[in-house]
Amino acid sequence: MEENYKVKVQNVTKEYDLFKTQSEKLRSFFAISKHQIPHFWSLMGISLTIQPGETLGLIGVNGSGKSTLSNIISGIIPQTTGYVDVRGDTSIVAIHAGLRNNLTGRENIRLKSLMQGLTNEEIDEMMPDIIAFADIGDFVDQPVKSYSSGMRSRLGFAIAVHINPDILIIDEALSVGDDTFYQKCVDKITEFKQEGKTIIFVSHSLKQIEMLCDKVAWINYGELKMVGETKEVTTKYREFTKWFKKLSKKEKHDFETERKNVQKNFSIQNYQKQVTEEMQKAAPQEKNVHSKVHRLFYSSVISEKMSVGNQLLTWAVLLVVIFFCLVNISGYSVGHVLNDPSLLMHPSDVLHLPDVK
Ligand SMILES: Nc1ncnc2c1ncn2[C@@H]1O[C@H](COP(=O)(O)OP(=O)(O)OP(=O)(O)O)[C@@H](O)[C@H]1O
Repeated sequence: MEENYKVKVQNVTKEYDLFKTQSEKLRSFFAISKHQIPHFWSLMGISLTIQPGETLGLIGVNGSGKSTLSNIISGIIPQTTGYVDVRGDTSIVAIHAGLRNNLTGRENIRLKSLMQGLTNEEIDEMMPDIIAFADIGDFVDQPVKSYSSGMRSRLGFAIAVHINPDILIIDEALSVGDDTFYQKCVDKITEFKQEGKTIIFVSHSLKQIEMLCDKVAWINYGELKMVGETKEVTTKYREFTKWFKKLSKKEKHDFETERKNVQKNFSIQNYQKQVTEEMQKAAPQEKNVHSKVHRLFYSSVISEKMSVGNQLLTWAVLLVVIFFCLVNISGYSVGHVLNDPSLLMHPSDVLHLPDVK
């Protein structure tokens, strides 16, 4: 029987390369070995499912990976490994994502709606409602780069709720608006909940989380610390933040450094081995566990890095292009140069064409 879920993430990881300069980034693109580049694992194996009609809260301290996870679910960024299945359209409202800075508010509304599959007629019909909900006045015809963070959030939220997605993802977008707009958003979220929509709600405000969420996932420095009933998880999280606040400045710093080091030194090979062992232990009769885990880790992943084969192909194409450029500059024909490559070192003043008999 098919599992009934709206979102499923399994063993999801996300690795970032920590380049110091743009040239380092460019060099790494062609490099065969990437051992010298420092890495950071923003997510170290997250697994959770979200049921249809459920509102899941994501909590965790700054930099724990909440936005990374919500961006992966909404398809903005790919995971490094793991399985992600999202059944339905997503729409994300985040302070720093989703809006094009150089376009006006009105143009952003059209672009986002078109990307969501709406027709121009549908957008024309919806436009006044979105503008009224966002309540940003004449700014709607100004480029978004001139907006305050509150205005961006209002516009982002207005677009996201009006395009009527199956899954609404709200990443800290309520924290920057004023009280009136906040209430309007809460009403809209409540309406969405009543309609049975699925919502992912990222927030530092436990009050908001407790008011809106059925279930909460606590992400702690790239790991899923706990997932379950809202009250149970927020109580544990409060205990943690209370404990953390009591630490001295040095203890806080040491704690954070230790956690970040774990994220820097995370080994995907060891993690894969661990998952394989756990699966074997849970189902000893299961065959081909290694290849099952390998498929689980890599089959739905779009690689952001060039494979060795592609790198070799790129180099080959580059060398051929350079060769033809040099032949062109030398003034000899390809045939002449192939017969005597030293001609490339002695460019001719006149053009030498191949002998035509
Ligand atoms: N493009 C990137 N390159 C390198 N590291 C990144 C990148 N994006 C995020 N990170 C790192 O990944 C970690 C998780 O970031 P993320 O924004 O997901 O955390 P968060 O829980 O949403 O934080 P906050 O509560 O502050 O919004 C952080 O340590 C962050 O520095």
